[in-house]
Amino acid sequence: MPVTTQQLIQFKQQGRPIVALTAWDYALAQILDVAGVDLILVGDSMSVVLGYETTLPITLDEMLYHAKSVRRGVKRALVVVDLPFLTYQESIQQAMHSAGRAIKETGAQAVKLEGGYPAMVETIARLVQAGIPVMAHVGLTPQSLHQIGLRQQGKTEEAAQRIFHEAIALEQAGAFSIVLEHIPADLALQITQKLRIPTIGIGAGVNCDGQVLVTSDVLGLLEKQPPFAKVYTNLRETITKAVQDFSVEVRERKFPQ
Ligand SMILES: Nc1nc(=O)c2c([nH]1)NC[C@@H]1CN(c3ccc(C(=O)N[C@@H](CCC(=O)O)C(=O)O)cc3)CN21
Ligand SMILES: CC(C)C(=O)C(=O)O
Ligand SMILES: [Mg+2]
Repeated sequence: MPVTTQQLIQFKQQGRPIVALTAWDYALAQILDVAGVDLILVGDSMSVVLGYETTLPITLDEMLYHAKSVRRGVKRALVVVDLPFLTYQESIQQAMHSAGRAIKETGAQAVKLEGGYPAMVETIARLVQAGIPVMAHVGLTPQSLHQIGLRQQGKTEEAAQRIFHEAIALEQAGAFSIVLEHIPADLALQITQKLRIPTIGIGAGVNCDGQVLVTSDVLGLLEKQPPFAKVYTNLRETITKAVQDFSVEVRERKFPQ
């Protein structure tokens, strides 16, 4: 049975933590889905496996190309597509067009966009009215890199209050879930207790309703990770070893045999 946005809200009510990871192609998405991940995000963080230094350059067409590939690999998980930088901030019309393409062209069930009150509240309300489930994202919003850097957000009492009220406004706008990125754990807990919709944390402590990480960090595919990531396996080493073994066997004419 495919996971629905309603079911994620039920998971919160049942106290069952939500498992989320990112994916960028068919093979990876299929592995995550069969492993039982509840939500697969086609994150604009795939920028890093495409060799971009930030999430700013990736285009909607690039995101949709990868999202289609991910969608073909998924039977159970809810698939959410990140809307990339400047494909939704310009106007509600632009957001509707971009989110509509994400849903119509990829088969994903929902979109995610960054930002809070007041900029994204009306946008989210309009997308939801049009039948598009929206995941919100506050705290560290990497598309605002040149304004806020990559530092933890919500550290002062005033900043914490602002993020708290943004989260409430985004729930009222109709978001089905909200990502809390790189904020203090006690602030994430307060938001999680206040909201009916599930909070999905990344660098936001253990008390969110679920957790998400960037899968290239979990798998150790790249050389560096954010401070809040955990490297569960080092695929860089595993792949290097396999490639070296293959190279030796080719050069010694031991493969094929
Ligand atoms: N591989 C990867 N994983 C991610 O989680 C991720 C990305 N890429 N790219 C998009 C954003 C950027 N992220 C990041 C990246 C670095 C830091 C980091 O190093 N933060 C430091 C401060 C760095 C600074 O001030 O410049 C910290 O201590 O908080 C945090 C979040 C999270 N997201
Ligand atoms: C880290 C998650 C929340 C994200 O936005 C991404 O992977 O792009
Ligand atoms: Mg993102």
